[in-house]
Amino acid sequence: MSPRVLILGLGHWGQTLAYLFEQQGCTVSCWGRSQGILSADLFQDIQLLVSALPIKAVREVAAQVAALQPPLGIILVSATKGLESETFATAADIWQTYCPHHDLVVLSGPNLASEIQQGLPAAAVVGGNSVATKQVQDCLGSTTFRLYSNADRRGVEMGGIFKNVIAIACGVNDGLGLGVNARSALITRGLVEMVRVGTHWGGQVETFYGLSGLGDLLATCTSALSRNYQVGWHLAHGKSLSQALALTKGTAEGVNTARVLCTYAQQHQLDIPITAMVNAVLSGHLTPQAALNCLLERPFKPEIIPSQ
Ligand SMILES: NC(=O)C1=CN([C@@H]2O[C@H](COP(=O)(O)OP(=O)(O)OC[C@H]3O[C@@H](n4cnc5c(N)ncnc54)[C@H](O)[C@@H]3O)[C@@H](O)[C@H]2O)C=CC1
Ligand SMILES: O=C(CO)COP(=O)(O)O
Repeated sequence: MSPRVLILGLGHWGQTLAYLFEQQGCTVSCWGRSQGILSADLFQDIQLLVSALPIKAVREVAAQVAALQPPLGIILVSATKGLESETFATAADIWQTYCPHHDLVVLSGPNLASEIQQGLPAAAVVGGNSVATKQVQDCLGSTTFRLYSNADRRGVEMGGIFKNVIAIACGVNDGLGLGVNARSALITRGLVEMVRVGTHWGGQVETFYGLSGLGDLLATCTSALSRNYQVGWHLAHGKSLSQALALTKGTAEGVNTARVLCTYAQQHQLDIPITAMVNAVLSGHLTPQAALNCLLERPFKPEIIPSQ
């Protein structure tokens, strides 16, 4: 019998994942909020419960799921790349709280939905225990969607969360016409910030040099398909944040993530200058040009690349 999958969240990514699972012969059902509250019959005979929700919706939906007591054999797959505002929780943290006895896997990587919907090849990584990640690889992996596994679930998730902020910075860079050299510096130094915060958060250094960290940075920091990049681009063209968001179709998680990361970094005395400047521009405290000047006027320092 073909594996049965339930997808929560019918946005761009949820629909794309539905397409990928169907391509692999899975029987897919989907739930979006327009269908009202969840019901227990949706969980019948499913092997994978895939959450492709924006972070702001995860807690509400996870609470609904938990109340319906889905069978314990179901593997939860979280594809959200965001941080909850007040709690600093990742989507996996939230699912873990509500469904502590289910296997939980995080899916992340350079996966611009529009390219995948065109059938173009991509790779991603599933973070979690080896039995659960193998099952997801078997159901979802293919010759066009190559899936790696990684036991460092926290690192896999943090890479996908952090890169959104740097994608905004690169959108600003390109919108100001600052060139490829400057963008390359932002990606490289943004990766250092990602490692600094991500390891503090419990991820392993080497994970950030993989698909969910460096891989997704390269995709979203260099492509106008990225909503986060688009937000930065519009800000560089003089738009306010609300105008930039109105011009961007879909969720740009980096806007909220930048603010949450700055609060976290301040509390833990972590230096994340690019993220801080992105946040200053998003909150209207600095113009893109002023933020650029702040970054360039910082004192010279050794290039320290975290390796362990
Ligand atoms: N689009 C992409 O290429 C990728 C997106 N992601 C991540 O997947 C997540 C979702 O992104 P997209 O699907 O692109 O966003 P989207 O903006 O296209 O869709 C979001 C969906 O969530 C629904 N939603 C909002 N609030 C809700 C609530 N309270 N309850 C239920 N549903 C609610 C909306 O109706 C909408 O269908 C984000 O965390 C994003 O970072 C991850 C990989 C690739
Ligand atoms: O995460 C993504 C690709 O891997 C999608 O990026 P955006 O949310 O910036 O569109």
